[in-house]
Amino acid sequence: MYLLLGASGVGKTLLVKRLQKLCSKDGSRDLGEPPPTLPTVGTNLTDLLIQKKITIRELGGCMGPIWSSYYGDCSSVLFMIDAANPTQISSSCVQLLSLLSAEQLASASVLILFNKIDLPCYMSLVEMKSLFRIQDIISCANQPITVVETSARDGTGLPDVLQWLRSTLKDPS
Ligand SMILES: Nc1nc2c(ncn2[C@@H]2O[C@H](COP(=O)(O)OP(=O)(O)OP(=O)(O)O)[C@@H](O)[C@H]2O)c(=O)[nH]1
Ligand SMILES: [Mg+2]
Repeated sequence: MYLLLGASGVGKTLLVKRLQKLCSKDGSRDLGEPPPTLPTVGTNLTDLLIQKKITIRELGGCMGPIWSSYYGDCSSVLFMIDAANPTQISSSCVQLLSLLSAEQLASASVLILFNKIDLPCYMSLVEMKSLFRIQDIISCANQPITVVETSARDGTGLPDVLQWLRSTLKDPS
């Protein structure tokens, strides 16, 4: 089971809808207009066929306080950040550090997604990442961490996400 976490509105539901489309049989590269999403209240399960069937469980941002109750059956974590919203940096950082230090996720593979890179932001991605201290986080964490930049809206970076999902299948952690 893969867990998809991140603050409300960062784009988790849109990401899984996009990945589902890319993995479907008619998986055309042309994603088209983004389908509408509603805030996820509770959890949202999506199956994807990537060599074999995998299940991604999105936990709504509003479920933050009880995310940890889902850590038990999770082998890999996707943590999404809104790269166009600097006001969420500190809260997202706390959430990320808390999940990285969770005993149950000690051997999980982790993918950090900086999403919404299609949007203009007065802060550059480099500045965002340095405020996040992403390099320090990666070097201090026990888990293997991969960072990708995505736009669930226009599809940038989504092949990298699929590639990471595939790589986790080879590594039986
Ligand atoms: N411009 C832009 N908008 C995006 C992107 N990804 C998501 N959005 C928009 O952001 C809004 C929130 O997206 P959701 O996917 O519902 O967010 P979520 O993370 O699932 O939120 P919760 O379920 O409340 O935790 C929607 O209007 C999306 O269309 C992106 O990469 N770029
Ligand atoms: Mg959602």
